Amino acid sequence: MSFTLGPNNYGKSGIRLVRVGRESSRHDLRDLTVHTALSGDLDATHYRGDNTGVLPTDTQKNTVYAFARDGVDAIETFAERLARHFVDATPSITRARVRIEQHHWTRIGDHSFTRGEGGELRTTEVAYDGRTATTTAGVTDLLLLNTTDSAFSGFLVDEYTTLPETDDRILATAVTAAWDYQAEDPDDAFYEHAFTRARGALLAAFADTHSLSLQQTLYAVGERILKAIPEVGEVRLSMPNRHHYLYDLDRFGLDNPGMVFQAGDLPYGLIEGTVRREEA
Ligand SMILES: O=c1[nH]c(=O)c2[nH]c(=O)[nH]c2[nH]1
Repeated sequence: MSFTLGPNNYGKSGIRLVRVGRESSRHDLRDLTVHTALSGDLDATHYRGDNTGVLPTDTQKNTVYAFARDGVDAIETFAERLARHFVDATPSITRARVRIEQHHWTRIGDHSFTRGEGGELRTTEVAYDGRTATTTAGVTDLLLLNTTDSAFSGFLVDEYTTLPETDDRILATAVTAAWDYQAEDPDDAFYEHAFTRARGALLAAFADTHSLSLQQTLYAVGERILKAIPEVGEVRLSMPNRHHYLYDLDRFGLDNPGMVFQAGDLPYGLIEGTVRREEA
């Protein structure tokens, strides 16, 4: 029998980096989690334990902190700087993927911040192969809820179907979205502006779509982001259906006109899809 090594990568996951910008008395705060993943000519370490081509994951972590000394502006440009460095400075490494999650703090003073509940993260992932860098941006765990304007009816019914049709329900989700950028020489200002517009388009589409299904809402969200940002070619969306069950108050002689719900946990529906710009 013979065996061979398949695709592989290695890196440091969960590098927690907090950077304070002290350019003025109004401090800037960046709170990031960085993940690195490198691949290349690494047969020797896997087959024989020859580590001459291995840039330690500990070094990758140190590089993240050292690069942060120069400044962290848009997470997209910071991730690209790191990805380019790992490939360009390391002969054995031909491909780097750097993912960053940004934790959001709201300013409450010149040097004071608060972090709300919810856990929404801004994300980026940059892949660099020594020639081109591809950049995606997005969000995870963006919590959204509509108290009405959501229905689900007309679905397939078979011998196992018990779900009643509804013309008014709570629609709640925790959006994970990622979109690519195809921009000429994007800079920090481009990434900040594009992210703000994409997030705004996402929120607006969720709020003002009369939803006949979460699938339809997903498509509306993707389409709105594509309309808002010409440099985006594709939006990938993952939207769990955080079910809310109308509680049966009949048993207590009470009516329940869409007011009292039990928030569900597991299992949950998971609606995922990609919305693309059609080639001209
Ligand atoms: O928006 C929905 N889409 C579904 O596919 C589905 N299935 C289900 O049970 N409830 C819902 N809601």
